[in-house]
Amino acid sequence: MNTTTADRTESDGATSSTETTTGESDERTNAAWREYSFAGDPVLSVADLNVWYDDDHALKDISIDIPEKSVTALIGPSGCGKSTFLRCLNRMNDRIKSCRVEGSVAFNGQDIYADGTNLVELRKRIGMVFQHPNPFPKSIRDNVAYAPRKHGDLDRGLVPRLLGREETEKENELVERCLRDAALWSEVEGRLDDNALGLSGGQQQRLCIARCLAVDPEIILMDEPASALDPIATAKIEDLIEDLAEEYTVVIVTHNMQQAARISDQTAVFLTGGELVEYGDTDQVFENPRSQRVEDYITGKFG
Ligand SMILES: Nc1ncnc2c1ncn2[C@@H]1O[C@H](COP(=O)(O)OP(=O)(O)OP(=O)(O)O)[C@@H](O)[C@H]1O
Repeated sequence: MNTTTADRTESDGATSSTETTTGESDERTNAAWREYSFAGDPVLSVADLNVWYDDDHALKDISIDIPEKSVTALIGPSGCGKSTFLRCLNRMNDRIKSCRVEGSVAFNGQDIYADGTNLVELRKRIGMVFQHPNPFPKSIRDNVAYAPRKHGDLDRGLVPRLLGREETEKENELVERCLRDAALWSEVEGRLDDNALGLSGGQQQRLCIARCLAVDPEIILMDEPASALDPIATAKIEDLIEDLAEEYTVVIVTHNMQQAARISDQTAVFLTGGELVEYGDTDQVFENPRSQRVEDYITGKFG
């Protein structure tokens, strides 16, 4: 069993001055959740993370370890900082001018905020899938093969017709493997050269997952990947996420608490003000939350 980063955090500013929705002090909220430990290794260790957008303090003193090859759900009311936190995990926030990040995020022990971090390499290892599927307006095959061609993981070229036979076979294998792993192969195998924009929303989202898998990531960050999809497409994505967690670490933001309860192994609950209020095994968080505020949120008293 591991001791989480959170164990090593002494202060519990998230809870010391908390009040429930009824205004009583949150007696059940204490430092206990910080002793959460899990089997296996943490692949990400977040320590003392603070984020500002200009003067707006969006995340406050977040310390959390995320275990490998599992699904970690981030839940909480709108505006509590879930997406901000997710974007910190592969430095997507760097793209937002007003955003300032302090603290550390260690990926396999290396701080991704250290000087000299190669962001292209980082985002290959820690990929991202967004709320709205965003395939390129290219063929299904090109969507999957685009990044490996660009990064030179396939020996050559952005121009597929110039590939030699060996390279073409390698590319075909890669495309098929990624589409199979994204549970899309059987639906598209006969039309790999069709434009990806002709796929349904759910298929497009699974294509985006296949595209993410093509650069061989270790972690997949997902920001509400099913919120724009119908229930059948959502169920397919949920099944896929559970399968992916056998090989990859998945961190997912979701508004849908039932979804978090169904598919995640761990759940982190953020509440308004950018505090991480509870983190633990999903069953524990939903069935026996330590924090009164989290219980209020989960039972729909606010949020
Ligand atoms: N690009 C940005 N510029 C300025 N402020 C931002 C930016 N992105 C987020 N914020 C602010 O940071 C806080 C956290 O936002 P964030 O989107 O991370 O929350 P969230 O929990 O993911 O919300 P939602 O569930 O509604 O997507 C909010 O106050 C939001 O207004």
